[in-house]
Amino acid sequence: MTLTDSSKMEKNSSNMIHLTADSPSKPETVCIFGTGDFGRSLGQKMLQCGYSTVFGSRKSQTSSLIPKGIEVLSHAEAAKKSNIIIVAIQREHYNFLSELTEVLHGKVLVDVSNNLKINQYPESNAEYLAQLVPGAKVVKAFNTVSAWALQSGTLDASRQVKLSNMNDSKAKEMVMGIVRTLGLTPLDQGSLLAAKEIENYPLQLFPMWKFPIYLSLGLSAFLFFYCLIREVIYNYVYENKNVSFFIVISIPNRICPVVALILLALVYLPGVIAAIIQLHRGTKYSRFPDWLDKWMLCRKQLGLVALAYAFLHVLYTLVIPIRYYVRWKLNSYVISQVDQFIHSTGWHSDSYLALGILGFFLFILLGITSLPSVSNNVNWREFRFVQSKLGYLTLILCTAHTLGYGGKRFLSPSSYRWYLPEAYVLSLIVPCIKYQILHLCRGLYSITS
Ligand SMILES: NC(=O)C1=CN([C@@H]2O[C@H](COP(=O)(O)OP(=O)(O)OC[C@H]3O[C@@H](n4cnc5c(N)ncnc54)[C@H](OP(=O)(O)O)[C@@H]3O)[C@@H](O)[C@H]2O)C=CC1
Ligand SMILES: [Cu+2]
Repeated sequence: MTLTDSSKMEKNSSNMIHLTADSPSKPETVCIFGTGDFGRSLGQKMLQCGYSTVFGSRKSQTSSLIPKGIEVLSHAEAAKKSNIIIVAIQREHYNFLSELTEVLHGKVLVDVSNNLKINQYPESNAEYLAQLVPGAKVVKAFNTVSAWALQSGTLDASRQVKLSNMNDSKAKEMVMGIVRTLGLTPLDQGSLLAAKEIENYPLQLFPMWKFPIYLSLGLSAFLFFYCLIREVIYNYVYENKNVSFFIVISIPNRICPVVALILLALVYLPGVIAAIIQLHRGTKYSRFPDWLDKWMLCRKQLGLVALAYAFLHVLYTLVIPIRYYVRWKLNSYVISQVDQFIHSTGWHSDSYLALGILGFFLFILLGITSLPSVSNNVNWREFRFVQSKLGYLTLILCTAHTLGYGGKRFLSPSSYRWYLPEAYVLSLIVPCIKYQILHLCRGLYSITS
């Protein structure tokens, strides 16, 4: 365990002691409106964590599903028993709450609702609730936790509870106290205006991964057909050779490194474009165009997809020695000429492999340092150093590795290995331009200041 880990734990445990010793925010009774899936799961959890809980429901009789020890009352009666009311009802059924305005006056209303679609309503559900019951203090919370996670106790992936509230910090504190006591982590998102974003959050499906994944799939498809035409179909038509089995390993092993390099170059390209824009505008205090903003925001995902492709390339390469085609080719080569060891070829093959190994190692390092648990333990300067300086080095090493591989047959006209030079060129040019621009910027700043 590192020093920071232990000091964090100390901090956490002192927090816990503080909470249990004099938890001022822990109310006597919590009221939950709605005895549906979520209401029941939350009620059960509250009960386990020592809260006395009452349900407000349309029906007065208790069903067997209601956790034992929780009373079911009418909405108005239940609301009178508590200062905090959690509304576990769909937004469509909120209307009846306007009749309870008097009972709910001054109380904290927690809106947990989610929608079926992103931006389904013009205003957020929490804002709608605040309009319906003007006297209540509405807090948005718990919508990011699922009923299933509450019941099964597997809250690891969804431990964070995003909160927002009008501007009543006391109400927010009360809800945050409950969140903590349930063993969850409250995450204050600010005013109720943030509620819409919090409601959209559980509906999103990997928003930052869409572009990198579509792009990599598109590139892979394009390169696949490119290689298919150049290697399989060309050989079949002009040389009457059938090498269709290339589709299984040879072609994927060409696609993977090229896509990995292009994606890695695309991680660093927006930085170059941003620098050009800043130079052109003469200031760094203006907003970037939207497309550039979005591109910058998904750099980490682009890098990780690139890493996955590099991994695949490594795996495909590892099986080369056991392939029948390669063994056959090697044997026939040995038979065709009693070979003398060519020193330069030895150097060439070893050095491009070594460059690939080093590049891949740094690539993994980049991937690891981008994980939140690791990046939280380095400061901003260290993070920049790894992601930027080592990133460029990775790009250069991997490019040199690919160039070394292609360069072997560069001069032979029948070569099919030297293909898609743009990919290599792009990945080489990017670091160079950036380097030039940085120097230019430093020069300009030193002149103007
Ligand atoms: N299920 C989940 O995992 C999660 C759910 N949520 C949110 O929690 C809320 C409840 O979800 P869930 O429990 O799954 O839904 P359910 O359909 O299981 O339960 C909804 C409850 O609302 C009450 N209700 C229904 N119609 C009316 C009405 N016309 N007037 C008054 N009360 C009504 C009922 O309670 P009664 O019969 O007691 O009156 C009913 O049990 C939703 O807003 C949902 O978005 C948020 C996060 C996760
Ligand atoms: Cu390689």
